[in-house]
Amino acid sequence: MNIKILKNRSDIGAGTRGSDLGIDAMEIAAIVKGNHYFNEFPSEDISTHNESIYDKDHNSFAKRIGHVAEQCMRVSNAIAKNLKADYFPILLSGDHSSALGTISGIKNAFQDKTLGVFWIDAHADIHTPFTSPSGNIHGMPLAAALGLDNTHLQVNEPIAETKDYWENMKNIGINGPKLRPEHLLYFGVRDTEEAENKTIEKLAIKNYKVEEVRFRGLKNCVAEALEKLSDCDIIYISFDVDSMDKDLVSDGTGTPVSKGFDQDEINQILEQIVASKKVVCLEVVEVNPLLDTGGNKMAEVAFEILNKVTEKIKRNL
Ligand SMILES: NC(=[NH2+])NCCC[C@H](N)C(=O)O
Repeated sequence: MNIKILKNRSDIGAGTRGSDLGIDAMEIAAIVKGNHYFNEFPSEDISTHNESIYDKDHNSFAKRIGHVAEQCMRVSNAIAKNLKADYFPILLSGDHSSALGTISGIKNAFQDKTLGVFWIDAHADIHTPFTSPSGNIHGMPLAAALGLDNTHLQVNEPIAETKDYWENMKNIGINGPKLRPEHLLYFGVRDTEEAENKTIEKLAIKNYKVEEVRFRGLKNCVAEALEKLSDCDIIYISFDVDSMDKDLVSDGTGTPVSKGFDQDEINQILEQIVASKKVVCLEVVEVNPLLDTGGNKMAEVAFEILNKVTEKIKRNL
C-alpha cells in the first residue's frame, strides 16, 4: 500500500474565505523548510466550485448547499477510488464540510466494514440546516454522516431546495447513515451551541476534552478511545487545526478557539491512533493563511504535524 496526497482546495462550506489556500500554504511551509514531502508522494487535485461564492444563494440555512453537496460527492468519489486502488489517502482540505465526502467515500469502498471516527476539533460540526446558527455547512458534516435532521431542535425554516439537497448529502457514497454515534469520538471539542449539546448528550457521544486529556493522561485517554472502537474494523482521523489553542499555536483558521491542544499533544494523539493499525485515511482541514496574524504559522505547524504522522503511517503500511 502507498500513500497518496489528495488536495481538495474548497472553502465554500465556511463563512470566511481562504481555507482553500491552506493546502498551498502547507506546501509552501514544506518548501521553506527544504522538505520534499510534496514531491515524495503521488498526488491528485480534486476540482472545486469556489467560483460559486459569487452566485446568489437562497439557501440561507445551508449556504451554497448545492455546490457543497457536489463537492462532497467529488471528495467521496476520489476517496473511494483511491482506497479501492489500495492507496492510503491523506486528504488536505479547505473547510471541514469535506469530511462528509471523506466518510462517504470510505464507506463506499468498505461497505461491509465498521467505521470508527476520531474527530479532533474545537467544534462538534453536528448541526443541520434546521439548527445551524450560521448556515455554514462546515458546521454540519457529522450530522449528515450520522443521518440526522434534528427537527425536534429546529430553530430555522429551511426552504424546500435546502431540504432536498440535505437529503442528497445524507446519501452520498452509500444510502443512509455511514457511522454509528458510539463509533464517533471527539477530541478537544469546546465551542458548541445548545442544539449540538443536546444531540451529543442524547446520542452519548464521548468528547475527550482538553482538560480531561491533561488530567487523566493523554495515553490513557487515547487507549480508552481505541478500546471504545474495538468493534470497528477501520478508522478515519479528521484533524481540524482549530482543535489547537489559538493563543498558543495560531489563529490562522476560520473559527479559532482558545484553550485547545498544543502541537505536541496533537502529535502524540495522532501517533497513538495510527499505531492501532486500523487507520485507513487521514484528513487535515481549516488552515487559513489569510487569517493568520503570525505569518504562515498555522500552515507551518500543520505541516510539521502532517510530516510527523506520515512517517508513522509509512512505517505501518
Ligand atoms: N468546521 C468548523 N470550523 N466549524 C465551525 C462551526 C461553528 C458553528 N458551530 C457553526 O455551525 O457555525
